Amino acid sequence: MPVTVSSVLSSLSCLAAIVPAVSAGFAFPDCVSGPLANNSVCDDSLDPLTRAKALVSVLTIQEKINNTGSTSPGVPRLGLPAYTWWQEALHGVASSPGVNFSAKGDYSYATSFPQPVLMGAAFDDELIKAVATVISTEARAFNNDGRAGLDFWTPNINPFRDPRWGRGQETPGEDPFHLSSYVRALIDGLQGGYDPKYKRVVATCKHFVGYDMESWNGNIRYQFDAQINMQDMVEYYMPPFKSCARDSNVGAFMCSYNAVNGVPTCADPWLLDDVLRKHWGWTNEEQWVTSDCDAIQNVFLPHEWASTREEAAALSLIAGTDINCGTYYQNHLPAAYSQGLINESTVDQALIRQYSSLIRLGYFDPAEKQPYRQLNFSHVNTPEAQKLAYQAAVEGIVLLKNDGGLLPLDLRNNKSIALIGDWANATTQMQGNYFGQPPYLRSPLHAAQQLTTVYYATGPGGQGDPTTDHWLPVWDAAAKADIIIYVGGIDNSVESEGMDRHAVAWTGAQLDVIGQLAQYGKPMAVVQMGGGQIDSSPIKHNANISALLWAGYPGQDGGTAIFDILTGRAAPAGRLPITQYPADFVAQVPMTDMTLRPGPNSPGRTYKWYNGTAVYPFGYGLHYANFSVSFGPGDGPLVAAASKNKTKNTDASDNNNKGTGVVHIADLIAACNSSSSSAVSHIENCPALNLPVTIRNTGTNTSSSSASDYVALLFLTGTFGPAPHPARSLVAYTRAHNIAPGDTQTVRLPITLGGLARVDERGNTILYPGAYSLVMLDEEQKEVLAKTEFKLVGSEAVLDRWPQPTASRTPRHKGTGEVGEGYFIGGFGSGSSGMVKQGAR
Ligand SMILES: O=[N+]([O-])c1ccc(O[C@@H]2O[C@@H](CO)[C@H](O)[C@H]2O)cc1
Repeated sequence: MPVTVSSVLSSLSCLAAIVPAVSAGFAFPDCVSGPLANNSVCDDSLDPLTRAKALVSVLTIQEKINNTGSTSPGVPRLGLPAYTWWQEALHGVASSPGVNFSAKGDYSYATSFPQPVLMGAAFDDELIKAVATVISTEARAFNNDGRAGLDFWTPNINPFRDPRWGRGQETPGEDPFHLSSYVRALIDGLQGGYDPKYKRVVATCKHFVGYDMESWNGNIRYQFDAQINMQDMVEYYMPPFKSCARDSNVGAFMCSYNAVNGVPTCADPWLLDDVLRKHWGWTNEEQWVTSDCDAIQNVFLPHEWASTREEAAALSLIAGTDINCGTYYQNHLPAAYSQGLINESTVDQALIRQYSSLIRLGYFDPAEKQPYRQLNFSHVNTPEAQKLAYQAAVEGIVLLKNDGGLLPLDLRNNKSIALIGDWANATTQMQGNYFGQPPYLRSPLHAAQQLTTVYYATGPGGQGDPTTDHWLPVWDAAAKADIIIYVGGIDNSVESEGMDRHAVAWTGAQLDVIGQLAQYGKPMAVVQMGGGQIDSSPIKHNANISALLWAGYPGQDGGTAIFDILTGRAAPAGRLPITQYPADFVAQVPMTDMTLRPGPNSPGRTYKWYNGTAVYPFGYGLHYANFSVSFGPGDGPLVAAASKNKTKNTDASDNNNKGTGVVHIADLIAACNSSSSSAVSHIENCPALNLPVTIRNTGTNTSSSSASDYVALLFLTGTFGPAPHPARSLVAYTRAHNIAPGDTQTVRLPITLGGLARVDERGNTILYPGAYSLVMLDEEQKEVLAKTEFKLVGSEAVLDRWPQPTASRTPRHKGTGEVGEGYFIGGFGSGSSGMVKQGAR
């Protein structure tokens, strides 16, 4: 039956009634005896696309538009159940509109892992895959009990560009190679492989792209127009998303609140179609894009990209935003349709993508045919999951200072501890944000009390409490104890969603307390908490404070992990995944400046480009043991290509930099082409060199003789491509486990062709002739421990030609003067879409 304008308009009036509030439960369609039983969507011998098309073909336009929001009512007349698309699982199944924890008993908790920034510090992709596998297992158990959907809006994979960012804690760190590798492992665990018959869950890479500022100096995320040049875009902002789309086959993307170079990302066909779908080959119709929550509304206001609400909805849908988090599509697409701004096939495409993804999750299939329908609460927070949450915290914690070998602490003879600070008895704080209900939260105080006598006192109180009344117990505790441990720093009261920082220093009150504690002259350690770094120079340079740890947001067993490291039950081996800048960094560059390279108004950003002296650099992390490192002879296309030359070949075993190989770029590319397996989806991913690295635990001067992990970070330096050159770039990493004193372990580091390339000003990825060095630095990132060099000669080669944005980026509609709509004012709440209503004019 043809759809008439009046039928569409009449649907408008009933939308409010059709779209329910937050869905309180998930049901599966009845494919046995329900109205859809004879529709091909229920035929599991067909492919997902054919099945989804069959379902969509029997929906009316009203029914289609009703189901374009994050809370979709389904189609009651067809027995198609309601479905909530918005589930969160940043570091465990998390409280969010589609997730329903019970008050007690079964499903009242899920495993709560550390925040990603601490898991990033582990530099252990196998750990990340294991964590993600637990999360997807628990998510499935929740789904089987009707307590969650099957898609999760995680990971947050925007690089942590500026230390002030309130949500940097949600990311694995600042380095694009690290994030790209981490996210591959994560998606593998969440989805259950690259292209499984049944996905475990659908993951969602967010926020595409250029989103890394909440609210700073009057700039807010809903309105911000990030100015990003093509070089930084491709080199820095895009790689994690490329890894999601091209290399990991992620099921979903989320476009962001901000605009990029004038265009709101959710309405940008260049980003969502030219780059994401066409350039990265994310063409599978089982994959969809959702908007960030109410981001379509923001396309109208405050971005003023569209002249009407209908136009904002239409432009976004046409650009490729298939789901709208919120109700904006459901409210405004009917009028957009009746005004001829969209046609039905565009709505069909969005729905086909949604339903084929649910089909790939087994939503329409019989339970007995599926691997995940049998999971239940006995698979949630298992002893193995608990161990993994603990291990993830231990692996991430970074030892920043250990003068005189104070750590590991010697608690023999019943030495007592004064445990002081706002984090000393932290519980919920240890989870950061986007958390669920944990099974338990073991605080530092709890952990310390298992070990010895503890005198506990809270710290100066909050982040800026002017009173000092509650400082008295601090001195009392310090006077009584043998050892002083201060646990503080920052938390989500100063860094969070919607809140960036203005300072990256410790609060004055905390520094005053720490300084006075140091004057007791007792053995003293500080534990710095929080996701963003704070300038710890006053602690680093205080001779009376022997030790400093960074412990991020360590999750459900954080206190145990911290004290096991402090006392040597576990060995520290995490590395900083972000630069710890000096406090004056924030005066040197506005947060809104998106450039990476240094310039007249910026000292540069990240370890690659920052031209000042970091307090602690990216990659920094001490151990209790000492290690030596050496490279073995590498193999792979680079070595094969080098052997074509008469000159001395690449000799990766030479740590002292005597061996120099010369490689013709054309030979290298030919060798890559002939060696690449079908698993390599793009020449950038060709493993150009496999470098064996032998790591030896040479023992320890401390009382601890236990084994230790060691993170191998391989950096590329050299002069190739146009100046300026980055200080160094991470091109490979791995974590070796449990190396006993005197033992060695050899790991193999793959360096891809793309890892050797640089990006030009137009965003093209190019292999340049020049001098290349691969180096591993010591744990302070100062001295070179091992190095191998080679030269590339011949003509430069383009590995990836970047699609240039088109003229369509010129503003469509600016200057209505209408501003003020669309400001996020609360947390998850009870609005019609499951969100708190945003500030209305
Ligand atoms: O209205 N709310 O309740 C609300 C809550 C969270 C929120 O943040 C956005 O929602 C998350 C969806 O995954 C994105 O990561 C984040 O940018 C936006 C709005």
